[in-house]
Amino acid sequence: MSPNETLPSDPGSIAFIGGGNMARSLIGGLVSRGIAADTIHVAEPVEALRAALEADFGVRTHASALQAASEAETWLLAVKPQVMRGVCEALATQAQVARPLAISIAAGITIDQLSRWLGGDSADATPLPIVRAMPNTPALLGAGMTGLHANAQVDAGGRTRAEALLSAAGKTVWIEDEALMDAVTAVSGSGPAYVFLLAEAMEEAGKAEGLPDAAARTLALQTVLGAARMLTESDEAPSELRRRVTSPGGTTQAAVETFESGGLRDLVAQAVHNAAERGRQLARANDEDA
Ligand SMILES: NC(=O)C1=CN([C@@H]2O[C@H](COP(=O)(O)OP(=O)(O)OC[C@H]3O[C@@H](n4cnc5c(N)ncnc54)[C@H](OP(=O)(O)O)[C@@H]3O)[C@@H](O)[C@H]2O)C=CC1
Ligand SMILES: O=C(O)[C@@H]1CCC=N1
Repeated sequence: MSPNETLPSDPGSIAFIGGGNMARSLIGGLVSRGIAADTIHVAEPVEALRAALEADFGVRTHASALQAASEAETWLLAVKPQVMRGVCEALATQAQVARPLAISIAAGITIDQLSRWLGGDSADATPLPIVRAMPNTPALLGAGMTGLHANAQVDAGGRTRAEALLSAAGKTVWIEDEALMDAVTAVSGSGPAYVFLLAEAMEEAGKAEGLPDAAARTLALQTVLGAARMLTESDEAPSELRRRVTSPGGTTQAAVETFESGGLRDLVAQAVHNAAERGRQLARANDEDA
């Protein structure tokens, strides 16, 4: 969806549990698409973050997760993986009574873990409908990318609700094999940071060639913007767009050969693999029962 477009269906009342960076990006996307701010509740322990969310978006904020959760039919769990277990266990009784649609955006944490933690002490608690989602920070501009995976308890209405909520952030794709959510995290969840790193490196290299600081930054950033627009707005493959910049025997060829002989592709593959592996580690490290 492009910014300012309204959503195809109303996601209903939402409680964000955690009001940090990613929650802020998603809330910005929802509010800019006309979702009523008073249907969005946010639980966040940091008072300054609560005040900023209220001032910027008009959403309702709470210091208590339980209080926010009791106000909404969808819970969006947006805390760090390292604290997810404690947060879920504190909400378990309410979860079994209210039976919300629970959506987690935490890297690594699996649906099985969320289901056990939200199931409370009862080993035979009926599994909740749970969606695992992996958005990214361009959500703030409506230019995000989210991978979604649902458990069998999520019905068609739940899938529509989750998709409506996350499509406020940009594009969505359903991933049927949950094990692939760590790969989604490694490519698109963390991916904006890889592009920012390339932009930083281009800026620094420009300065090393003698460009003034401001010019080096503008040249690097506008080049990333222009290239990203060509990638998404033309029908050509990335390799063809690259070929059109690369005059035989010219300057681009000199640079691209340097990247290729330096092993850029292998380095990117290794970085993405390590990010996915870190997601799997986060799941294991935060679950002594796994
Ligand atoms: N940032 C990103 O680009 C992306 C992040 N994610 C996932 O989103 C989740 C959040 O990440 P991010 O927004 O970057 O992290 P942040 O630390 O910015 O946000 C998490 C917020 O949750 C708060 N919090 C801690 N405990 C509770 C609680 N019991 N109840 C309510 N709020 C609580 C934290 O407060 P305090 O600081 O005091 O602990 C913090 O403000 C992570 O699981 C991450 O894997 C997914 C995709 C992209
Ligand atoms: O770095 C992280 O762990 C989170 C998940 C994806 C992006 N940020």
